Amino acid sequence: MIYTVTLNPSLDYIVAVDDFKLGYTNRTSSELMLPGGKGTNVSIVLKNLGIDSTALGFVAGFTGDEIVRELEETGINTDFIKMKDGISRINLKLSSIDGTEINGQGPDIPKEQLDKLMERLMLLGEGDILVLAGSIPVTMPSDIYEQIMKKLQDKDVTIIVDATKDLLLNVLKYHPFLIKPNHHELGEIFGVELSEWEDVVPYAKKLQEMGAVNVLVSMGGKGGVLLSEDGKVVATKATVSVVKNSVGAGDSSVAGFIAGWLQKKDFDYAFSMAMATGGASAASDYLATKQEVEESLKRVDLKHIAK
Ligand SMILES: Nc1ncnc2c1ncn2[C@@H]1O[C@H](COP(=O)(O)OP(=O)(O)OP(=O)(O)O)[C@@H](O)[C@H]1O
Ligand SMILES: O=P(O)(O)OC[C@@]1(O)O[C@H](CO)[C@@H](O)[C@@H]1O
Repeated sequence: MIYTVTLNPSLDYIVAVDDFKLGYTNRTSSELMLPGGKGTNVSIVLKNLGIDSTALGFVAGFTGDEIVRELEETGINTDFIKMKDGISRINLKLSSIDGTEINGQGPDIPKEQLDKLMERLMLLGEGDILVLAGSIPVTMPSDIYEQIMKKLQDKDVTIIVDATKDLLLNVLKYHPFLIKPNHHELGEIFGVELSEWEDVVPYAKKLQEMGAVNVLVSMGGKGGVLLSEDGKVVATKATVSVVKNSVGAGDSSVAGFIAGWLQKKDFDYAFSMAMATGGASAASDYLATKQEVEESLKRVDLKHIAK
């Protein structure tokens, strides 16, 4: 079974504002309210690709209820821990200024609720896939992903981590099967600016040397690069040129990689699916459908490059 963990899920309020002006009352020309959070997006895209998963994490308040309701309506199994206090966050995305967003902090997670999640995760075992994705509520211990991986290290669970900075670096010693920083996040870790495939490779290699089994660096409009455990490096340009809403494109890449890997156990194919799915989501109003992914897959053009 596949499990996604979103410690800090959200409702994403995605609005277009023509001619946005700071300091003025701006009005939207379109708006969407959708369940969000990196792990939940992975679950949604997996479902679109015909793959079941269970979404785990914490929710609170009316926003939390709505997140769960929408996920279940999509046919996703949910097993969130509902907290008595606080509300799940609402993240504001300005789709008309790509990449501009305001993400909330999220509710407090009391220790006993965290213990409940840990107990739930301890039931995972051989053959299960666990996706740990996204930021964590501010009051939660900053080594939480590390704690989870440490506890699961002898259970033969395939773990994928999509996180930034220390949250990511601290798990590498537990050998996550896949990590997916984007090129900005990779550059931030090493204090450099990365913009081309060739720039990315040496730094992705460092993360592999620190313990990551496979490193997928997504690069927005420039596609992405995969360093796989068999020592190969493969890259592709983006599969789409017109972007409608890139929120969740990275999560879609993670879902596409899992789908491709489960289907063929082949890194080139898993990477192709990752890039096709990310591109298809970026080019659509919401997250990619199976048909959009199949179309996008035709435009993947793999290049094997030297390490
Ligand atoms: N502007 C774009 N043009 C074309 N393809 C894109 C664009 N943005 C994203 N993609 C596709 O989606 C993939 C993942 O996007 P990106 O690198 O932006 O991930 P991310 O930063 O983790 O995104 P997010 O946090 O919004 O989920 C890219 O590798 C690319 O295939
Ligand atoms: O604040 P985090 O956890 O880093 O990111 C949360 C988020 O921006 O990520 C998803 C897109 O990847 C959105 O659905 C959601 O709002």
